[in-house]
Amino acid sequence: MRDVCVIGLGLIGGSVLRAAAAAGRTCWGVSDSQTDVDSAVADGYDAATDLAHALDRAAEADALVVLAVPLTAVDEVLRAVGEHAPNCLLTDVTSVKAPVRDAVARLTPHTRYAGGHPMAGTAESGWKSATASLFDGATWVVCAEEPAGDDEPGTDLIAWREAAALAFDAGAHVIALPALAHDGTVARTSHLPHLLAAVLANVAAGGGPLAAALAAGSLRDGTRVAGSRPELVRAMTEGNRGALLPVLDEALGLLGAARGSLASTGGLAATIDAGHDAVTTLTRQQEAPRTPVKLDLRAPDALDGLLSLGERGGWFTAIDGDVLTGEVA
Ligand SMILES: O=C(O)C(=O)C[C@]1(C(=O)O)C=C[C@@H](O)C=C1
Repeated sequence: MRDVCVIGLGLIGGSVLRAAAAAGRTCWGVSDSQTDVDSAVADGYDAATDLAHALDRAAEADALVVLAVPLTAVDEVLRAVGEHAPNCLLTDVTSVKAPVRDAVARLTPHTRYAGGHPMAGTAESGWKSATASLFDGATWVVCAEEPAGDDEPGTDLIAWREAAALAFDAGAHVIALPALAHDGTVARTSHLPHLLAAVLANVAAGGGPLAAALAAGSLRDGTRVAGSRPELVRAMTEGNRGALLPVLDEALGLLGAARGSLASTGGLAATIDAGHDAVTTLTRQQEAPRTPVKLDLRAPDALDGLLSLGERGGWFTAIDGDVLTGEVA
């Protein structure tokens, strides 16, 4: 089992460190937050604030380095990776993938990198809210890219395998996607919901103490993530601007149509019926029976196999040596 060095000990990084340790790996964490480091050490984990030392140790142990810092801190940390562990195996857990992929190519071109994104979280933050079970049953994207040109290799499959193995250790299943496909999809499923939650919370709070007294399940479910740390939500939504803008236009178009129809005919059937059908379809897709698949990462067409399965929403649940097992609907 490969050693793991986790940079950033907040909710996600802390949960990765806990899960890796629970799986029996040697792992250490580093954070610029003395509070998170003190809490991790008090809980019995190997953690410190010295990034250079943590990376030197990673280089020596040929460890997997996991970047779990906010998007806004990625460049600075990558510069340190380039200095102290320039050839390391690298993954990350940030919620936007194309900018991180490009920053890695620019700042640490010799690392063996496969970007990652576990689709799990809570509105809490910091080491204190991290748990080893946060990713249990979650989907964890591990990015894979076709070669960009004749001298531009595609994703390093050793890095992909190591990032996937970490996700499996955390109880997640892994889907392989190109960074842009990931960013376009999470704009719909994560970043728009965060923005709408903020809008909804604002509108509800406009109703004052009476709104607070009457608010029940629907408002609670719709606004839960509005309580997340604002700088993290800003980093992921603003960091995915290119993909979020057209999705926001789509949402505004639907809201505009609903408003127009309510004002002119008094009816909301088109919007509400379509929403009901859409949620039924999403649930049916999530619950569709799946058939088992196997993929050998040593096969010459392994990258194509990963990508064609990912495109269809198929995922992997385990790895044995280089052989992945998974399922697809
Ligand atoms: O459940 C939550 O609290 C989350 O916000 C988790 C959530 C999301 O579903 O949008 C948010 C950001 C992560 O990058 C992945 C998942």
